[in-house]
Amino acid sequence: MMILDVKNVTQSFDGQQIIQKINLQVAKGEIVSLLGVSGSGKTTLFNVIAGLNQPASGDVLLAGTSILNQPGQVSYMLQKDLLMPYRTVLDNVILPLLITGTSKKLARKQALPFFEEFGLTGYAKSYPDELSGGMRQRAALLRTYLFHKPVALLDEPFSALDAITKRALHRWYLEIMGKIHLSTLLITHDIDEALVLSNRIYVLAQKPSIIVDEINIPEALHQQPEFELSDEFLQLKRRIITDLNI
Ligand SMILES: Nc1ncnc2c1ncn2[C@@H]1O[C@H](COP(=O)(O)OP(=O)(O)OP(=O)(O)O)[C@@H](O)[C@H]1O
Repeated sequence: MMILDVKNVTQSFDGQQIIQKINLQVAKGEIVSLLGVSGSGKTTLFNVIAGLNQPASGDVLLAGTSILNQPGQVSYMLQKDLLMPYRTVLDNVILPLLITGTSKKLARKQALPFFEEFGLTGYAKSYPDELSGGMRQRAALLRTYLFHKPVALLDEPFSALDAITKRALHRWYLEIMGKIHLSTLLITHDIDEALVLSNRIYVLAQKPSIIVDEINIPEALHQQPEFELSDEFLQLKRRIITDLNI
């Protein structure tokens, strides 16, 4: 079943088309990447899906119902973690629960058991500036998860991290997704990241941007030890580089 269905979405700014007739789907529990160069309109599309902007044309369906112009139907994690510096990590991650009317006491009680899974044990009472970059992103992901929406939009969640932290976080992310099965649409301009994390990749290119390719990555490839060093990985990478014409 397709939980998210983006149908023929076109968006223009000042008479200039940015994205054209975008069609994409996310199935339940699937991790799908939207891969494109900077300025290709990825964030523009996310803002339409999140209900923050009205598209020039097209529709966005969540479990079969239109969510156009309806913020709050999907959870959205911005590129910058936007943790509030004056709130503890625990009080940052419970924000989605407070918004929906849960009491602070109950929200804290509900959120705490996730700290271990999200690699944040012992940091509930710390402040965001006491955390490493990777931990801050894990905290931001936990907060996104606690929105308990059927789909999460992640806008370049790992792009600000150094290569080694990023790699560790990719491993952690795959592990936790294996447990929480969050249906995810992830924006990235990192080809390796898209290949490592996704069940499926949509490649966005040309001007205005259209989807030029859709790539399925069979589970068996992800299971393969050292997938990132395999011939299959390089073949897929070559295909994407050709798609992007870079
Ligand atoms: N509200 C707006 N008004 C006018 N132009 C806009 C607006 N929002 C985005 N644009 C333009 O749309 C184009 C696509 O921007 P967008 O941020 O969606 O790209 P992106 O693929 O997310 O880029 P990046 O990877 O750098 O974040 C850019 O040329 C940008 O200047």
